[in-house]
Amino acid sequence: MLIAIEGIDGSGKTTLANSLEKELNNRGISALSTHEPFTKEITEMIRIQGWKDPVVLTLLFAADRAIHLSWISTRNEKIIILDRYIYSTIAYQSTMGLDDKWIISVNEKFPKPQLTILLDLPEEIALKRIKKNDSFNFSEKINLLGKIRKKYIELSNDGKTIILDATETAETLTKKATDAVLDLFS
Ligand SMILES: Nc1ncnc2c1ncn2[C@@H]1O[C@H](COP(=O)(O)OP(=O)(O)O)[C@@H](O)[C@H]1O
Ligand SMILES: Cc1cn([C@H]2C[C@H](O)[C@@H](COP(=O)(O)OP(=O)(O)O)O2)c(=O)[nH]c1=O
Repeated sequence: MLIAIEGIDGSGKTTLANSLEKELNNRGISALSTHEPFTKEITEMIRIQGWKDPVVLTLLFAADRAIHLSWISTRNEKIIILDRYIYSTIAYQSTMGLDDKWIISVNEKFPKPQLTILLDLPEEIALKRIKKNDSFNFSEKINLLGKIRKKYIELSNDGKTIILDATETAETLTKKATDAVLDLFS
């Protein structure tokens, strides 16, 4: 089962992915959290390319995702928690001027998550949380966070996404996310 956690930089995805993994394992449900970009090599290529060409970024993130998914296919956990997935590519690269439809077509061979958890956060709060040494902290990207946030909310109307208020405490978010996952099993 794939569960994707999405949101702008600093929205608390990695924190929630780790706490949700721990909570599920404590309840006897084997879970593993993993992050995109996944491969060191493609992460490095993205860093070298910079935040300029959305076609290059879309294809690099898709290639990284294909490798990530083949690695996931070797795992035995019941639940894989994806810290970023396809909606990251649509939200980030469409706000760089690319057509959603093309980005969706590039990713169409990849499995859809059974649940997406969107951590919604005002960009002004995200900017305070983002660590200065964050990877890919390109100014071109930081200026887009407000548009990216709006795009994520648009994408969430898919019947399989829950939006959580990312200004709530990490404990509250973990509880809400855990409840949503357990609902999938009931
Ligand atoms: N619910 C929360 N409330 C306040 N701060 C948070 C919360 N979740 C995470 N943080 C803090 O915000 C920063 C970004 O968290 P992180 O999980 O790395 O976000 P992301 O993976 O979305 O970039 C970190 O300093 C983290 O400690
Ligand atoms: C997976 C993915 C990430 N990104 C962006 C989002 C982040 O700004 C950056 C990933 O760097 P990272 O440091 O992992 O950011 P975060 O901690 O917020 O996940 O790459 C895309 O633009 N497209 C994608 O498909």
